[in-house]
Amino acid sequence: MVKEKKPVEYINHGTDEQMEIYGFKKSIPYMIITWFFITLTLGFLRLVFYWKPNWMLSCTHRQCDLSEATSILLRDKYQQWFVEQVETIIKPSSEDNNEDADSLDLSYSTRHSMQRSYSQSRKTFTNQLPITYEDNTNEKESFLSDQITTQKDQTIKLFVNKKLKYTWNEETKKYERLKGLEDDVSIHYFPRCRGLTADEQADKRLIHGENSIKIHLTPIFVLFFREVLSPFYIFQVFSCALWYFDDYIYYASCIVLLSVISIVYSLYSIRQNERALRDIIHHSGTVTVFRKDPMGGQKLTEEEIPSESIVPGDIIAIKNMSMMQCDAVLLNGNVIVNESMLTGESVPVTKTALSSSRGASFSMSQDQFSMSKVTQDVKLSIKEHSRHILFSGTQVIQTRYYESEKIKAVVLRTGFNTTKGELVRAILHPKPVDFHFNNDTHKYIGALSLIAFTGMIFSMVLKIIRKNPAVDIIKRSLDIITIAVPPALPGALTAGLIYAQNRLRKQKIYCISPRTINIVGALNTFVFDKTGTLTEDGLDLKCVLPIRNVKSEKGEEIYFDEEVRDVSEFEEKNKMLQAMASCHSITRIHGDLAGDPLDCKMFEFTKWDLNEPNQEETENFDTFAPTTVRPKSKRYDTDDPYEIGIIKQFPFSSSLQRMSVVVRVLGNKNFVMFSKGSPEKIGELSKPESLPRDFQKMLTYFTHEGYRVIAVATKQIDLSFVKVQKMEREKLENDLEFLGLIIMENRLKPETCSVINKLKAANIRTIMCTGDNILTALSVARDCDMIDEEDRVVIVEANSGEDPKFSYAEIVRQKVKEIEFDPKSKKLFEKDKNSHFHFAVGGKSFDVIRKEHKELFKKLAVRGTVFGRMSPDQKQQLIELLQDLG
Ligand SMILES: Nc1ncnc2c1ncn2[C@@H]1O[C@H](COP(=O)(O)OP(=O)(O)OP(=O)(O)O)[C@@H](O)[C@H]1O
Repeated sequence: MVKEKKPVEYINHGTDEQMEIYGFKKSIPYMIITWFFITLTLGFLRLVFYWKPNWMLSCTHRQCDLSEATSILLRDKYQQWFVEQVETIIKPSSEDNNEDADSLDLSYSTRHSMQRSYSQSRKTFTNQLPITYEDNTNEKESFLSDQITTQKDQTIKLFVNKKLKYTWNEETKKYERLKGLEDDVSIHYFPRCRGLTADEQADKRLIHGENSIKIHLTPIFVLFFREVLSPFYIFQVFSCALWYFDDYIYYASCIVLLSVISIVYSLYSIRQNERALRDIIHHSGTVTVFRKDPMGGQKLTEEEIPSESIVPGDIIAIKNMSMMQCDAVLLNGNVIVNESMLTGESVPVTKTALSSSRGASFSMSQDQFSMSKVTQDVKLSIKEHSRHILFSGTQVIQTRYYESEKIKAVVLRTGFNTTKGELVRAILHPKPVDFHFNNDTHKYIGALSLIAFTGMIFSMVLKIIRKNPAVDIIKRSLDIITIAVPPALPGALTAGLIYAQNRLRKQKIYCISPRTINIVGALNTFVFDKTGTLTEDGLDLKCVLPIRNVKSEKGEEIYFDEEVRDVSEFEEKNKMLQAMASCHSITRIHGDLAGDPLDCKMFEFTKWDLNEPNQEETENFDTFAPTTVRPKSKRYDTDDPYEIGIIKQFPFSSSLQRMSVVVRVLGNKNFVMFSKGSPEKIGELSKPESLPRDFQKMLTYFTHEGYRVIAVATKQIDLSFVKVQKMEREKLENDLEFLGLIIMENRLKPETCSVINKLKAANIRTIMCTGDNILTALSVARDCDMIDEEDRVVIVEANSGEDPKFSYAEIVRQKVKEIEFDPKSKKLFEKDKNSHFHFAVGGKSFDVIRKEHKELFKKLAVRGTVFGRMSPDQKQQLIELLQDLG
């Protein structure tokens, strides 16, 4: 019905939410004809249009250019159609803003219209703002291209789909998603941002709307009609009417009763779900915004406003123990947040300031990584800069600031554009996971209808031949349809859902999309990560393996020393002990230690004390007062104090597999860096001559036994304080001196084995995809019965440009019998389809196979059970592959 003469246009091109977009405008003749037919069919055609709104649009409107469209038709990749109305907003002129180029207002307008205003505003802009980065025209160009100035009266055309707004871009002649400051904005923008005036804020609110994630309860009568107008119920009404007409009263009444109960119950559960979701999600309060001086002065004024009023570009104050109401980029200080609402991880996360024009005094609390990028034109990326972004819905549990300055953040995104908004949108508009199921249902109903129709014709012909009365012929023939297609089906399905939902509720599992329960039976694979999911989070520390020098004929050689079970016996100058006491991101929340469970266990093992500067102490320092650690026995006030100040932290990152700190021992001049992380990564970053000769042997031994192994290394840093602050992470974390290994226990959670066995009994495949060592993962997989005792494990190794290698995990140097790889065709043949073997693969090989051995990659997804040393991106790639393969 849609004329596809022109090439298809898209919104959200290249993303998961890509949709085809078509423009339509009203056509009076089409409308008259359509309504004529609707009247002719006694409204039945309107009912069909209710089910198929895209048909209605095509029958009453004419397809036109998007620029003149009054209605928009969208089709997503699941072939779902959406019809949206175009709204027009008149934005009043704002002469003041035209003058003030550094309003840095990023909103609905386009990069091109930004460029237009750039030439007028460049002079004013460069005069007013101090430029601290290199005087590079391109850089400024791109920085300035991220601004717009408001022009005269503006007509803004937009439509809303799935809670997101799309605005018309006059320059590109396209509808584009309305974003906050997250799109194509240079990170230079944030430290210089000076907030908005009340007028600018009101202007922006016109387009961005309220900053709230509100879920309105659908009126009961709307819910009722939505339910009753579903094809199933309409068919039921038809069947019951026929039965009543046919004096088939009892059965018809039973079906009516059943349907009423099922409708009432489903309305009740929908309403309950909506209410629960609304109560969980909705939060509001007041926030302090820092307003820019409309006269161009440097002083910011504070104002308390409702959180609903903030817009992207506002500067807000971050308060202790508050709930974030928007996504915002941190400008100064440190903030510890609980992100469990978004990530499910209850480990407190430290957020640091993105960057500052004041350079080093701020950089104290920054990730060097982002600091290094200040000198280049780096665009803000939510993923890459997430350490500097406070997300909506997360709880601020502690703020640390310097020089009594309030903690400020620039509002990045508001309302449904925030990460929390995305989550809520995913709940409200879930991906049609039951796509295939629905298709099959339609096929099934189609087949039944065909049988019914054939039966009807057959019965009609028979009755005509037998010369039965006309009323009888009609009644009996239609009756055939109600026999072939069971009208009680929706009732039966709802009854099944009610039962299933109640059972789930008893297990504290709440279902937001009850229809999904129908297809849950079709789940065939479960992918687990290991730490904190299959195994306990707070692992016990088994021992520490320091290194020692051994004199041999070849001179001094390094080997691992004996296992040490109590590191507190070491003297405080011992580097291994110092590393364990300082290389972590632990903080104190209400007096208790909080942080990564691994870090906490390691720190507790040292029996040292952690001291964080309180507010007064911080205010006393011109610069930052560091967190310090000291042996419990050696207080600061004793004659022989011993204390280590943590000057800088490079937080742990799963993809880097390590974290580092730069510290200074009280009274020492030099800085020392301690790094800890996966042995593979730390081994790679350490000087080869500092690695013990038995490094690989011991690593294999402990991982094989199922232990979690963390390596520790150090480096002397002969740089000044300021240089240390400015140095990039990558430049510091190299040429390390290896110190030793920390061996931690990997204990299965009590419920792990029974869950895995239940899944296996239900014929559901289980996979482990972890960031930990592949041998540790294999050992845990065997312990939890994911891999049966008699099953063989084939480890797949692949290096770029070479054929993959296959070897048994436990039987060294035996040729793998189960499979054969043909190097010519690059195909893998399974010799015995019934043999129970599992593939295990590490992150590096996974990457090579994904890029170079497509065929094997698919086989990995089918036969792979253990995926070790996987980065977060690789974990996602595996899930996507499994989903693609169905
Ligand atoms: N706090 C930490 N400090 C330093 N290194 C760590 C820390 N936590 C984990 N590591 C190392 O980095 C590796 C990768 O960590 P990541 O969090 O990706 O996965 P994981 O915790 O081992 O397992 P899973 O993916 O099953 O949760 C770990 O195996 C460990 O060697």
